[in-house]
Amino acid sequence: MTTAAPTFPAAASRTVTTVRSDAAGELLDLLPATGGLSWVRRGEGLVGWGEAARLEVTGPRALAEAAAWWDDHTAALDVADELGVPGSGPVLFASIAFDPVAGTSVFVVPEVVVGRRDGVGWITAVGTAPELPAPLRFDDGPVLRLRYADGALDPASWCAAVAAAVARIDAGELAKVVLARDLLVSADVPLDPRRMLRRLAARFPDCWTFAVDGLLGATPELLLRRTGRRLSARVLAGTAPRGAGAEDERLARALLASPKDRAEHTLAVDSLVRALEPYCDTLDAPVEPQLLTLANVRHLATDLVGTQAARGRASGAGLLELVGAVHPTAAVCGTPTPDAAALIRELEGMDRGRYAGPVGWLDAAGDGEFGLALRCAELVGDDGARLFAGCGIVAGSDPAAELAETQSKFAAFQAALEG
Ligand SMILES: C=C(O[C@@H]1C=C(C(=O)O)C=C[C@H]1O)C(=O)O
Repeated sequence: MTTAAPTFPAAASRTVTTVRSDAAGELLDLLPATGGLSWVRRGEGLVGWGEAARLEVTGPRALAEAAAWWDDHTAALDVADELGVPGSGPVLFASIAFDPVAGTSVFVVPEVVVGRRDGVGWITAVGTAPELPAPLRFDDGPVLRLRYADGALDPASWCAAVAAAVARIDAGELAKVVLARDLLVSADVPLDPRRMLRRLAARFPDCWTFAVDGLLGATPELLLRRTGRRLSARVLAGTAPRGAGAEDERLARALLASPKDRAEHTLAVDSLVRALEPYCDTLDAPVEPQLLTLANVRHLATDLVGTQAARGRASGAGLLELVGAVHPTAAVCGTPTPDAAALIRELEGMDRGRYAGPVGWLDAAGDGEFGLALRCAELVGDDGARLFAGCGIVAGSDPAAELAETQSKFAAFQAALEG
């Protein structure tokens, strides 16, 4: 079921041109004040603006409809692409609902995309490539007065939900469930998304700084990247706080050695492997997780690499089909998936919307990158936002520690708001 009529470009705007263009400075500084799109890490990636086409879709065939729409859209284009690298030529930005059957997923084809990959820059535009805009001169901006309010559940009620989940796990109903909560914020002046994105990128260089249709964040988790037949992913699960001095090192060692966190992590890796394996000729995951150290928290991380099947039905699967097959992993839902999804609906008391859903981009050749929309906020009006944070709950999870983990995770976006 399509919730909003898709818009297609007029005949006059069916030409798409990519030319090499080495923009100086940060890609994020090129974004307009509102409506900017981004997928940027360590100064490389894509930013976009304007809307050449848009699709909002919901229902059991949401991702299949979006894939067919993108195929139709790109088939009708007249493309002149002098680079021919992943992300050059026509690009689709996507932010998919956590539950694509019930929630609305948004797909946007920008009018202009500026990209950078391995030090090479380009600009893609509908019609002929325009001049690059003058970069924003980034400053700290005004000091905001922010008011925070509980979202769906206050902290005590959320802890009670975590305790209820642990009881259900102890009763043998399921092995893991990811419970999230939301935090509402309003400012005394309009928020500038560019400033927030710039701060996220500066503080979280190992994360992908994303913006699609008012959902902004910096995610450390890569759900799936496709480059030709090569597939890769970074699975996270198992989190520890950062500490001061020697305490930080102690916390890091304790995370690597924690049976609870290792078990939680293994469930997340296994869920991705099980879902992706049928599409692959090879799929390799290291036995031992690594530590991923961010400014606010530390995670257990596993990087997977695979090769998409060269023959058979799986060889023809596009990136959106693959994303639909692997989402939701146990990093954001739980194990077994249907039981965890039902428990989330029962206990969380909120609509996740696009939080914890796949977010990223796709090009006309089928290459692209999708992260999970974590450490993020959904803008509400021009001066408000709804922040999200969640934690994997397994046997032995302590509600107070999980609440503290959500606070550490909220802190990522709060720092971007507060400057
Ligand atoms: C659900 C979130 O994060 C996920 C849960 C994690 C955990 O419980 O250890 C770690 C990384 C993410 O896979 C979130 O940040 O909101």
